[in-house]
Amino acid sequence: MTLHADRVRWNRGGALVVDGVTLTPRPGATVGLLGPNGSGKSSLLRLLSGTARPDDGTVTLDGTDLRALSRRSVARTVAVVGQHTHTDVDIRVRDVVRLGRIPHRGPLGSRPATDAAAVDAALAATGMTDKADRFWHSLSGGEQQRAHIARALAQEPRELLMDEPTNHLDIRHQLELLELVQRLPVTTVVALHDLNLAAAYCDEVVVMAAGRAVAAGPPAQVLTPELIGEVYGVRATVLVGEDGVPTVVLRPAAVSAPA
Ligand SMILES: Nc1ncnc2c1ncn2[C@@H]1O[C@H](COP(=O)(O)OP(=O)(O)OP(=O)(O)O)[C@@H](O)[C@H]1O
Repeated sequence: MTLHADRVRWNRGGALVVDGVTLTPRPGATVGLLGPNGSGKSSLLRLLSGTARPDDGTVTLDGTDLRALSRRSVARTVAVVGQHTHTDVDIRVRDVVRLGRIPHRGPLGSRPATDAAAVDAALAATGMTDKADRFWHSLSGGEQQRAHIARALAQEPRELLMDEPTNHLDIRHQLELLELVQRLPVTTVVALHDLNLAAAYCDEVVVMAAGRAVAAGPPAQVLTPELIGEVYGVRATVLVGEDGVPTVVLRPAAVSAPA
């Protein structure tokens, strides 16, 4: 069992921003959420994390409606890496990562050795060990992004929800992050703009347009020039390598309005 969205709808500010989406990630799979700006990716992630409630449809975790679960019990299983990572608080990186341990505190408090081991492992996995004692505000945008990912890993989640986690990262760290996510024994739903990263690292992709999931399946089946033209209004050529991984080559000179 895993997180499951069943025909969820969400009205925001009078507009239907998620319109009847069903999502059933396979346990352990990496699912890429694709789609143009404003297509509903972040909104769907908020419904999946339980930070927003659908107006219609349900989100369940192991068969139980998220509405029936406390924030804390959801957070023991589901970790979220959001899009905006700004904070003015004077806090050290290790303390940010340690926040990931809060949902695991029992009635008798924390378990220092277990918590420290989880924090150290998360810092190491994200290449942040040498920056653990730095102040948050002294980090670059990409380093802050990696620290947020470390915080989510310290949570030792079974489900990981990530909203454009690569947007501040240099190309090496983009690849390393998605390789890490792919290796982890977690189910991941990750919003991405880069179709080639999605093609290389996602087991499945779901393409959103105007709040709806308009296509879903393995990247090689979904990422066709026709789909890219319809959804993004961009002409593209798709080359499929010997490993079956598609590479999308965009043709920016021939842009047309999306359907
Ligand atoms: N607080 C809000 N009130 C009203 N509408 C909102 C609010 N937040 C987002 N929206 C609208 O919801 C729609 C979906 O936004 P969402 O952030 O889910 O899209 P997205 O696919 O994640 O976009 P992006 O790629 O730009 O991050 C957009 O039309 C957006 O303007």
